[in-house]
Amino acid sequence: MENSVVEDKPNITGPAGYVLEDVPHLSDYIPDLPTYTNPLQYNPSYAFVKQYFVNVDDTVAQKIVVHKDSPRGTHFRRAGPRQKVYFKSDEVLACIVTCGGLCPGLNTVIREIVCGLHYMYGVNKVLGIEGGYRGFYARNTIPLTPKVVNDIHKRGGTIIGTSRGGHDTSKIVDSIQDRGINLVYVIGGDGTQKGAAAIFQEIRRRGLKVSVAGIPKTIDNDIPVIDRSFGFDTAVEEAQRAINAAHVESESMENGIGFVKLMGRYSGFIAMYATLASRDVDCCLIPESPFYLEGPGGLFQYIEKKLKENGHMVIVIAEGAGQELLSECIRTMDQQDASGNKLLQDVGLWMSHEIKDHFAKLNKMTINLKYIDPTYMIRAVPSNASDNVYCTLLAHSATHGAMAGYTGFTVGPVNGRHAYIPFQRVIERQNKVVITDRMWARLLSSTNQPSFVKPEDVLQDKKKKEERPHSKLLNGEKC
Ligand SMILES: Nc1ncnc2c1ncn2[C@@H]1O[C@H](COP(=O)(O)OP(=O)(O)O)[C@@H](O)[C@H]1O
Ligand SMILES: O=P(O)(O)OC[C@H]1O[C@](O)(COP(=O)(O)O)[C@@H](O)[C@@H]1O
Ligand SMILES: [Mg+2]
Repeated sequence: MENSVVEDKPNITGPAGYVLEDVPHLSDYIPDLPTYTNPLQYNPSYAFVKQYFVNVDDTVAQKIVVHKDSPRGTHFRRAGPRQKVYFKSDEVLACIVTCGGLCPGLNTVIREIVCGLHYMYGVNKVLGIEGGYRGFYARNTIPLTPKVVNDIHKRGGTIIGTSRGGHDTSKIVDSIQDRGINLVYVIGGDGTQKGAAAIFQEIRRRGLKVSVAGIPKTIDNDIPVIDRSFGFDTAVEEAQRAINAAHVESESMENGIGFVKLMGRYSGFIAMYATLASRDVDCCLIPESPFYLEGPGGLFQYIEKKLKENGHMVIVIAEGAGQELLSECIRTMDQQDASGNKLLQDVGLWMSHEIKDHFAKLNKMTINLKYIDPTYMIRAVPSNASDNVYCTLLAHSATHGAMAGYTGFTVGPVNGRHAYIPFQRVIERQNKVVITDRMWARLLSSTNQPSFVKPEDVLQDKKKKEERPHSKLLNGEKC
């Protein structure tokens, strides 16, 4: 499966360095499409909202910290309802598919797409594609109505099922074409959005009047551009329970260590935010910040110091952290899951043994380590109140965009305003914790953990800094 990072629509430029990274529209490749008045105009709930419809020229700035002479920079099309729509309500057959790992809020997004289409646009035909991408060609569909989805936001998981792998672009588009589907909602992470981009390109190649809208899902918060992904807030909140348990356990024993593993394959956002929120954590280990165990400045030395000072400590580790240390010790084959993601070794279990072995060998300190792995418990819960509202906005923004004829886009908040973002912008890289940013510095100052930077690295970094011109603004990217 190749990454498609080909631009789907050329950028639009304006004065003072204004750039609009626009999303494709059905009218780009199908001429003379009829338009219709947006039925929201006659909807009693929405009819009286002042300026309810979004001006087609509204855009959202990616960079909001600027100097007086900065270029205006990158913008995305603002999400929201348009005056004109490109589908008649009774002509729409929508489908929803969820792919990749579970994430709190999946059911809320499904519910709000179904209800949004029904109550705002009078669309009554929505199909759930069962079991992820392969469900398009290998499974039956599930009819979704407001009644069917009414209570699903109170449940974890996804009522239509999910899977990894199984993305076969032409079989999927054949199925879309054969069934007469014209709105496709794809809910999933970076892999899913790559798949959605491929589906969009094939649909456009075949000249079909089908809108493809992506809703970014990732508990790891590793999708770039958007402020945060849904379910992340819930995950951080849920992680507090595990950290509390680790704290209680460690406090109650002499030289107690509470060791908690959290999700985060390539990025440590859950671990970082859970640590910052809890204030009970003495050390947070993430994939972006390499660390070492032995010797001065290493983890073992820090543990010993903490236990001597406080008699107990709590360590949080993201599952992707320290994988290189682990593979130095255990000969592992490079394994992948069905989607091509790297299969990780259980770093939490391995580290627990390493810590125990180290102190057993030292023979001068008996430790009591409790390892807690709450990863799937965190992922399987229903979304919290704030994520529920967020999921509603995502679902509605995607629905407005697709009804207005936009396609090949992902929806999400950029600096607090919902926007339509081209697929290639969210799939070209992964969002990671930047350890030279202030947020990681806040974490280091809250835990007092070592930075695990070796003196030779500091020297090298200093040299690089001297070569770099200072006081330059970053390109508006979130961290
Ligand atoms: N490069 C790709 N091109 C097309 N489809 C992909 C690609 N990467 C992943 N997919 C598909 O997207 C789905 C979800 O991907 P996965 O990586 O498991 O989860 P996530 O979307 O949450 O990152 C899978 O069905 C997988 O086959
Ligand atoms: O056991 P599974 O389903 O492969 O899930 C494990 C992975 O799923 C994740 O939650 C991320 O999943 P996605 O890439 O699907 O968002 C990772 O944190 C974790 O490594
Ligand atoms: Mg992923």
